[in-house]
Amino acid sequence: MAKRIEVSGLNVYYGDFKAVEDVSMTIEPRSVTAFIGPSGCGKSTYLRTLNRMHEVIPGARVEGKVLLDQQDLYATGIDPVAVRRVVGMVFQRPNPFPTMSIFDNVASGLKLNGVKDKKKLTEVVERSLHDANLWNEVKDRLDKPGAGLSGGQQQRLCIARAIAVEPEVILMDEPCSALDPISTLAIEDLIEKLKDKFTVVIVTHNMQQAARVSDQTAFFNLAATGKPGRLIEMGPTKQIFSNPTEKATEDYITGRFG
Ligand SMILES: Nc1ncnc2c1ncn2[C@@H]1O[C@H](COP(=O)(O)OP(=O)(O)OP(=O)(O)O)[C@@H](O)[C@H]1O
Repeated sequence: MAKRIEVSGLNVYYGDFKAVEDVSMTIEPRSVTAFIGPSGCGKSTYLRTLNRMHEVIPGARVEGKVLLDQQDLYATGIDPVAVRRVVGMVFQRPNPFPTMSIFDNVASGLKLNGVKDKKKLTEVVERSLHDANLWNEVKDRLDKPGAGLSGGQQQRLCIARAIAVEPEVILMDEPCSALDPISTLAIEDLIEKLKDKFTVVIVTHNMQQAARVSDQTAFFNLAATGKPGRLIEMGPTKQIFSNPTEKATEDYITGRFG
């Protein structure tokens, strides 16, 4: 489990509009990588290309390469659904299946994959809820709807659902932006734990969060509105926050713009 992602020369387009230009980077397994940068610089767009999720947007397309442990995710014959099983995603707003029970929310991916054995499902649901730091809060109400949980609990439920199918990589697009500070800290603790097993990539607007949870930070920027976003620099989080190479990075992290 946990794989290395190697991206080279990636451009992303929405129709004729080039949203992201010439990104190359390596994301190490069992680490947390944060993407930071001002609004509109293409962080979410780029993140979605790491599991081909952009393909659900009409007109969105990429050029370049994304390798997952040497396997080209865009090679002919690769099924995007299979890619998303290996590279899972957690979204900004918690999106549990609202009427489905807590148990079934976590089991949904396995059931889709054809697992019917109740004992196996119970095992995986319990383990995933433990790993998502949610077990103690829900163990007595697994048959109740997912929508009955707090926002922070719902987000941890979505993380449990994502890890139940044992992905290699977990992409998180601003996973705490809809949460209160206590729930945010719970998710941050969880992210720290997830990197024991998974490669984790998180988009965040919260500088402190990037500094707290990530090992590597990638700063994106765009020259002007309507221009494509670019990767400005990437490095160990401590270095990016204390001694960035580029002036634009320093200006952004010190709050001079963005
Ligand atoms: N579905 C879409 N169709 C067309 N253009 C899009 C679409 N989604 C994003 N864009 C454009 O692509 C560019 C990058 O957007 P994106 O959402 O990736 O930036 P971001 O850095 O994640 O921004 P934010 O921090 O505000 O979420 C923007 O110019 C945006 O308007």
